Amino acid sequence: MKHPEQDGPAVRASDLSVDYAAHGVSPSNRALDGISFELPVGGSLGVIGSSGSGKSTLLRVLSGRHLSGADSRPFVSGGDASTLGRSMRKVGRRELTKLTFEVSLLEQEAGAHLKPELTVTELISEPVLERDKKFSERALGVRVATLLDAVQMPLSSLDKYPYELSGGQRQRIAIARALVLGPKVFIADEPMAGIDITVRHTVTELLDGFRRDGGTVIVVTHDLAMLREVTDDVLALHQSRVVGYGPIDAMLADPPHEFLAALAQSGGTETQYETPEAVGID
Ligand SMILES: Nc1ncnc2c1ncn2[C@@H]1O[C@H](COP(=O)(O)OP(=O)(O)OP(=O)(O)O)[C@@H](O)[C@H]1O
Repeated sequence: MKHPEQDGPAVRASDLSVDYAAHGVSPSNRALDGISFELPVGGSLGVIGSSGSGKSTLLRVLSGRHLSGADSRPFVSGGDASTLGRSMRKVGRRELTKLTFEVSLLEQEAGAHLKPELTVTELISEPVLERDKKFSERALGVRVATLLDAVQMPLSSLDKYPYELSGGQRQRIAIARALVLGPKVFIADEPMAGIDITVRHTVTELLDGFRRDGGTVIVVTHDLAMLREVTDDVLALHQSRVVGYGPIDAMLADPPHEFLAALAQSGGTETQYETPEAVGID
């Protein structure tokens, strides 16, 4: 699963600082300040932190998405980060395209942002057809059905539209879509958001299988159970800086920062339930 040019860790940040440029009346803003960590191929890193601590910005930079997309993009202002051996400071256009296939980003509330005019089949197939219009219909059908099964959605949901699904079901479709290209690195912002306690094991099992196949995972989550189940190390951010790095239980047993002490006391966030307006699929 290694990139041919890559021999080191799957993801590395070395004294990484990231800023947002001044925009209109808004002054420039440092979102990440001196972040360092290493994540080996096949490893899993959790990222936690209070609101505005820089979690989403970190995911954007590590996935290379800061180099494309809308305005108001963050930029690397100090140090560097590399994913699959490519520097996030100076990756070229062609390499960036490859990277977007190899590094999948599940954005915050991805399930809520599915295109409403596409069916479940179309939503999961779209990234494959965007990459290769001539991809075998039969092979794609098998891939979509396999992923649907992996997120415990019945085949009867293939022709449904997002509005016919519950919030948690939409989130599971977003996860299936994020994995359809067979990425090497899966980066996810609150993947469990809205997912019912009775099906959350499908997500953890999917991530376990992904890692067994050599995939590398980075996940932002407030969910302590998920951190325990799927991560090796956790990076704790506070006000743009790292305030803790290591296995979650070791950090909570002896919190190196008041943010972590508060998390240890609260026991993490509560488990969420899929919305009650679920349209009888589970
Ligand atoms: N588009 C943007 N333009 C300017 N500043 C931004 C932009 N997006 C985020 N920031 C700033 O960067 C810092 C980090 O924000 P970020 O969204 O990465 O934090 P977060 O930890 O993901 O927060 P949350 O948990 O609320 O999603 C904050 O100070 C935020 O205001």
